[in-house]
Parts: sequence; C-alpha cells; structure tokens
Amino acid sequence: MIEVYAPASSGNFAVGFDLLGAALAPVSGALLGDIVAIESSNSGQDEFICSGKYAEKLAGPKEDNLAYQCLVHFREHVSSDMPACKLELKKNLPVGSGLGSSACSVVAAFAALDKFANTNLSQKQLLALMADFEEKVSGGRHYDNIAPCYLGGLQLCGDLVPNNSLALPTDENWQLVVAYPGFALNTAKARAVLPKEVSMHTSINYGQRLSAFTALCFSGQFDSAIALMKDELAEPYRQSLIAGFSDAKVALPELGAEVVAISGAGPTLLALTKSETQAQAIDAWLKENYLNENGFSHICKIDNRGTRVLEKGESDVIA
Ligand SMILES: Nc1ncnc2c1ncn2[C@@H]1O[C@H](COP(=O)(O)OP(=O)(O)OP(=O)(O)O)[C@@H](O)[C@H]1O
Ligand SMILES: N[C@@H](CCO)C(=O)O
Repeated sequence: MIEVYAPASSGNFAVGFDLLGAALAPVSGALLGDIVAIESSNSGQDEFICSGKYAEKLAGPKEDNLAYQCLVHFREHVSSDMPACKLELKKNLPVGSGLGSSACSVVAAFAALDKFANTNLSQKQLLALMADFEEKVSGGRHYDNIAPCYLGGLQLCGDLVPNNSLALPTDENWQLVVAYPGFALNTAKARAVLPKEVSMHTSINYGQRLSAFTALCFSGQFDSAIALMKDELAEPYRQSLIAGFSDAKVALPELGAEVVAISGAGPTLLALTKSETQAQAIDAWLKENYLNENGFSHICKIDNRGTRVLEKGESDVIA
C-alpha cells in the first residue's frame, strides 16, 4: 500500500492574489492535510472509500468526490491499463476552509495514482491535471494551492510562469498562525464578490508589491518583503463574509502580528510573526476570539517538503 500526504496551503499569501501560495507544516510535527492510500483491489474493479474527520461533509455519491473524479479521469485519460485499485481518501481538512482543501485531495490523489501506475508524469503534466480540477471547483484557474501543496515551499505560480511554478526563498523565522473559524466559505462564492475589473492604479500597485516582494525574497531582505504583504484585490471585498476578521485585524498587530490576512478565499485567517512567543499569544487570542466549537488554530512553518509518500506509522499524528 502507498500512502501519499498532501499538506494544507495558504493561497494568495496576502501579496499575490491567485499567484502566490505557501505549504504549511504545524510546528507540533502533526500532519495538517489529506492522505490518499492506494493499493491493488482484490475485486478486480476500482474501489473508493472516503474516511477521516471531515468525510461526513463529502457523504454524497462518490461521483461528487474530487478524489474519485481524479481516479476516473486518470484511468480514462492517463493510464487505461493501470491495475484495478482501492483508493482511500482520508479527508483531514475541512471543506471550504481557505486551506486548499480541494487542492489537497486532488494533489494527493493524482500523486498517489502516478506512483501506483508508475506513469512518472512530469511536474508540468501533473500541475496541469491538478489545475484543471481546481478550475472546475472554484471557477478560476489558479495554482496557488496546488503548486505549494504539491511542491512545498512558497511558490510563485501561474500559466505564464516557467513550469507553472517558481519557488521563492523564505525566512526560517517566519511563524505562520492559521486559524480556521469553524464555518465554511465556498471559494466560488468568495470569488463572486470580487470586482470583474480593477483600475490601472490598483493593477500597478499589485504589480509593484508582488514583483518587489519576489525580488526582496531572492535577495534575503525578508523584513522589507513582509512590509509589502498587503491585499488590496480581495480582502476589502471578502472581509465582510468572515465574521470576526475585522476585529482580528485590529487586535493581532498589538500582539506582534506583522501581517494579518485572509488565507486563500477564507475564512481561515493567516497571521505572520517572527517570534515564537508572539505566535503563541496570537494563537491563544484566535482560539479565544475567532473560533467556534468546530474551529482550530495552528502555529505553522513553511512546509518545504510538499506532497510525499508517508513512512509506516507517519500518518498516526493528525493535527
Ligand atoms: N475531496 C474533496 N475535498 C474538498 N472538496 C471537495 C472534495 N470533493 C468534492 N468537493 C467539493 O468541492 C467544493 C470545494 O469547495 P471550495 O473550493 O470552496 O473548497 P476548498 O477547496 O476546501 O476551499 P479552499 O481552497 O478555500 O480551502 C465543495 O463543494 C465540496 O463539496
Ligand atoms: N486564490 C484563490 C484561491 C485561494 O485558495 C482565491 O483567493 O480565490
């Protein structure tokens, strides 16, 4: 049996709407992401199981589940002679979270299928397959969850980027606190509130911020880079969809947060600090003030490993 883990990710990373995303690893060492287990099927037919903490949110027909759709697509379009398999999605990330939940399932499923079938698809081929599915679900073609989820790190990604993704250097001191408030926000809905067009001024600001952020990361000037982490494209339109976000935006800088942003399309909040003590204070505030009984908050680092095959026993500790 092969078990493939795909980490949660934070799309946009404040300064790069649709073009920048970071893979996340809780400092506790626990896994925050979906797992796909795949093995040969004894029945001679493909089998699909969805288990895990958030499986009940995907309790409908298996045909509605993205991981099953990946299996069907892979057999039809990539490897028709792949042996019959039993594919289990362990759904450990909440749906509609802003943590790249659909990307996690799609990336883990395609990576597991590629390994099981020995198809050895290239990075470009795999990212293209994954982006097709992300586009179907969210209503926009963006790589800012699938690229970091698959490759790890902080990725600048898009159709115009060579191989669709470029890894940026990051500061080892970054502490990323991610708080999922416990309710879902559908990505397509959170995209529908955005303006269809933006002004020349806004476009130029966006280009300046993202290009300077990228250049500063490459020259190791991380403090100047994070000073540019501001989202003028999505946050102003989305914050009213996320109860508690505006209060957190005021409170968290007083606790040392250098950036407070919406993670992906929300409702997860992303806060960045360089101090472990401040990260703990931010995490505690969010647990007290931002979450309902279904929410969680984790202090994370950037996950530089991305999607990977788990060793035996490694899947035991789920965040
Ligand atoms: N395995 C799966 N994981 C996540 N969503 C799935 C899966 N299979 C089907 N879906 C459906 O895809 C849609 C995903 O919605 P959406 O893009 O808002 O969620 P998301 O990917 O979890 O969001 P985000 O990227 O912000 O974390 C939902 O309607 C959900 O029911
Ligand atoms: N970049 C996309 C998806 C992020 O998960 C958005 O903000 O709508």
